[in-house]
Amino acid sequence: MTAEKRTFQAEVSKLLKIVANSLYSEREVFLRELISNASDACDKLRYLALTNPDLTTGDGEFKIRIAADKDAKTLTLSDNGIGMSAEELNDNLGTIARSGTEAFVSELSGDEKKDAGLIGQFGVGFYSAFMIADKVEVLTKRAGEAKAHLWTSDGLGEYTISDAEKANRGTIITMHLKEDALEFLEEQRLQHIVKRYSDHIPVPILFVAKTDAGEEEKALNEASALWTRAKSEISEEQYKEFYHHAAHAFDDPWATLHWKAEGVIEYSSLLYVPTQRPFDLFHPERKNRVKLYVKRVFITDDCEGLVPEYLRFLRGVIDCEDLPLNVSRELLQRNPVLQKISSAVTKRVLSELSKKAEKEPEEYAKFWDAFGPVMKEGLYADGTEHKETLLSLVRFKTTESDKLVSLKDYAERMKEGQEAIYYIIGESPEALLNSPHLEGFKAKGVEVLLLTDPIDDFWLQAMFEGYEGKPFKSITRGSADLDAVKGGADEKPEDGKKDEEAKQDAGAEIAPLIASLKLALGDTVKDVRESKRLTDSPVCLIADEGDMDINLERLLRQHKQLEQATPRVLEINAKHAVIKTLAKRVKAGKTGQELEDAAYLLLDQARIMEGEAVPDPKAFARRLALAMERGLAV
Ligand SMILES: Nc1ncnc2c1ncn2[C@@H]1O[C@H](COP(=O)(O)OP(=O)(O)OP(=O)(O)O)[C@@H](O)[C@H]1O
Repeated sequence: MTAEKRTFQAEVSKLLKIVANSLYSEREVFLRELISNASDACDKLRYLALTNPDLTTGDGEFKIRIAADKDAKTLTLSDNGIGMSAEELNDNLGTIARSGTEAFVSELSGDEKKDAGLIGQFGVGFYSAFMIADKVEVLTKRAGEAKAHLWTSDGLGEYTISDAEKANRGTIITMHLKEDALEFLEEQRLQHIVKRYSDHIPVPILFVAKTDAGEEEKALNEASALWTRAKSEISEEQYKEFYHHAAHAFDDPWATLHWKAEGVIEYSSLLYVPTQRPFDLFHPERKNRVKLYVKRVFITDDCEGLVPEYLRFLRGVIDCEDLPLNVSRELLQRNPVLQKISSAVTKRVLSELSKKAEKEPEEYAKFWDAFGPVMKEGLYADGTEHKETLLSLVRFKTTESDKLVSLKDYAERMKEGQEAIYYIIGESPEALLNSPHLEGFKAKGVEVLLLTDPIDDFWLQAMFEGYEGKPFKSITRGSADLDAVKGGADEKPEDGKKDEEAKQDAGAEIAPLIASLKLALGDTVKDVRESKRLTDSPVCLIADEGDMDINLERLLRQHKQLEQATPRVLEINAKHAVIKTLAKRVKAGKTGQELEDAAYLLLDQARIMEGEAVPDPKAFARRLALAMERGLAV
């Protein structure tokens, strides 16, 4: 292969521009990034050598070396890890293959300061070398291959890859330092950075000093796996840095869970709950990213079933003692020990979350904002094993509280005679709070859960057994019987009549109107009924008892999963002035075109209140204009 010039993927070029210019104050993190990659490369080879020991023959001790050449103004970082083939070089150091990158780059605003903050959260890995270098060379030879390759770039849009000579496997990264970055040639400075960010790396990191007698290697880190050390020996800073390394993340952990299980199954676990929701959390290909180790050997960070999908935000390490080392990853995944570990880890994580929820509700609310929608997937998917705990962890916005509410809080506040846990699902809490469906509930002081995650429609349908015997009930579907609920501003019947009698009178008043509306609207609605949930609005639409709930239907239609809309039930408020007037007109026999226009206007009004489009805007405008003309006539 002669030297081949190539251009960076557009996203990389964009990132490089920001990297080169704006991460000034934090640029020492380039070393952490490169050491992290070198340590991953050693991990990968250690795993492959389990089944193919030839790959490490003659050089079984993994290490990372750092050398500084003050004359040449170069800093060199080398490892004897897995190395890269020419193809891998091209794929890895010219593009960003990580899922979520596109979403991330599309969020960049072009404002350098803001973007620098975002990059801080995202991490740019290898490319951070260009913060301190104006030219970077990567000389690499993949373990087991004969040829070596050299990647060179000045980070300005292009790179070249050519054949090269290298005696042993692994990767050497040479950085030609920018004039203002020469501080990174000082041993003290490098030592400080390694101690700060990379002390926990289980591979020895050595500083190579030139002496008269030749070279001398000095260890810069402790080189034992952090999760194997006692909790008391680990500082908060070290935990944090290990999170940054293991998760390739830049936020701080929201929670750190470190424990060792002994007994039937032995494993160590160092898991983190991030503070920030990763960009790709809802990416369909996003998998669990907890790293599986067996007896300190890294196996995979893509082990299906190691933690359930609804905990896929967890990062960190699980290291097992009781799994076989030299079987394929696929066989490992099916090992019953792994399933037991998964179940134990899930239980532990949920229990830690419960403790936090109890003791630090405000902190827990932040967690819930970031990861609540994912946790709800558990209610939908997790059989029955952890359902009860999961239900106790769910938090809600409601009509009665500014703070997030648990089901326990809700149940304690239920009104006398209230039989169900009421909820409404829609786009945003603000829109939901304006919904006419809530009127009767507000009047009675009955709390309603306001749900806005796409998953809500699904998990609630799987909640047949309800919460502590109380069923969940959508207030936009089926009848709303609030009569049994005590309290609130119930209207007192006039002239001393009993409740029941007064209702019968009102029913008799509007029965002819209901019949006329049904006739006028025909198949456009499933039914027209008197409402028990409206107090202020004249009308609203609901889904009939056995039909799909309104929000779910809207969602499915948006995603083209459903073509035909199911006709809804139009509920009318017998106490509203418009309805009363219409009822009088019908009684007086006035049921012509004007009534039909009024019927459609009411239906369209209900649709608008639902946030839906009016199917025939022209007809709507005409009817509205006519109604105004009549109403405004002098
Ligand atoms: N020293 C190395 N030895 C072998 N492969 C490496 C080395 N450094 C980088 N790579 C390869 O290049 C890829 C890209 O590295 P880069 O640091 O840009 O991203 P990353 O490590 O995948 O993710 P992050 O940006 O979160 O660090 C790595 O995934 C790895 O496959």
